[in-house]
Amino acid sequence: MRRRRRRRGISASLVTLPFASILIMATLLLISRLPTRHPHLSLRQRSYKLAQRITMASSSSSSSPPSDPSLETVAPHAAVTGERKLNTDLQEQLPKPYLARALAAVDPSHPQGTRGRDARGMSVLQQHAAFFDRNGDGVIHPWETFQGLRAIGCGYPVSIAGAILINLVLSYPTQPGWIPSPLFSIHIKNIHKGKHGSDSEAYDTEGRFDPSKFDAIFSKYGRAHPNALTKDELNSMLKANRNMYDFIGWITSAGEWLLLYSVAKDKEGLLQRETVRGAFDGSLFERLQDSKKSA
Ligand code: HEM
Ligand SMILES: [Ca+2]
Repeated sequence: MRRRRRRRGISASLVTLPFASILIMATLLLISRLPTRHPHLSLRQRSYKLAQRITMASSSSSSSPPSDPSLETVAPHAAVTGERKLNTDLQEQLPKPYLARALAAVDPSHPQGTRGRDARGMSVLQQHAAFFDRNGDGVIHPWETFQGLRAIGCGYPVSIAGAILINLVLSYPTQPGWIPSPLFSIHIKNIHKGKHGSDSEAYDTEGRFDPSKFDAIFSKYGRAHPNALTKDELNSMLKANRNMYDFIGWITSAGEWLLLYSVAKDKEGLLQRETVRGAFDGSLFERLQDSKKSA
């Protein structure tokens, strides 16, 4: 009796085993044959891509909440997360939006950064500052800051005050050693050491450009227009970005953004996304200088 049952068990497993292995092999074959834009990827990478696509599809519609709560960007008990929105589809508009770019200020309309721009090996933050290095020696003296501010359309009072304040604040942190510069020079090589708090965080600590932080400026504060800030929206961003007791950061950020607004707002009083992107990589300064020259 027992022997017969054992024999039946063996014959059952003899039938199911090949069937199960055929099923596993067929599944693996199916996954490996799935249409993919990445034929060079291994089976494991393709399965990951498939899983990623499924996750993306479930979270792609910004109007409906994601089915996976771990992808939620709004916490019901944190009203501020509902007021300041994030773009949940950025990865579909720009490749690798989480990757801070060293050389180019990228966004969905400029996935390669400013067209025709030669970064000359400089970080995006170095490019921003380099416009003011009028003789190209890697160091910005106060009179160069003054000339740069004049070139982008600032009047005498703003250019004099700007040159004094910018060089006063940024000179010491960017010096190559501990001895202060008697001429208040700013060293572009070390400009990342001039970063302050209470900012947009679109420059990372090393002076790269973080596309997701840049996008958040407009998704959070561009209420009236998706790709521009009104003066009120700019002010609410400055207030919202304030870190606790970071008075230097508050003042510096306000100075940077209000100066940008005053020199580059459009006819409707809006600060356009493209203007801000140009300020980050410094291409805006060149454009302003050229238009001022031709005028
Ligand atoms: C010598 C001239 C300048 C130097 C050395 C300089 C340097 C810097 C540095 C180090 C930062 C990084 C701040 C941070 O992320 O913590 C920065 C950001 C910025 N700068 Fe300048 N800057 C100069 C001129 C200007 C001018 C003329 C404008 C406006 C017209 C401007 C507008 C901005 C803006 C909007 C930011 C972004 C701040 C943020 O992310 O919230 N800068 N600049
Ligand atoms: Ca110089």
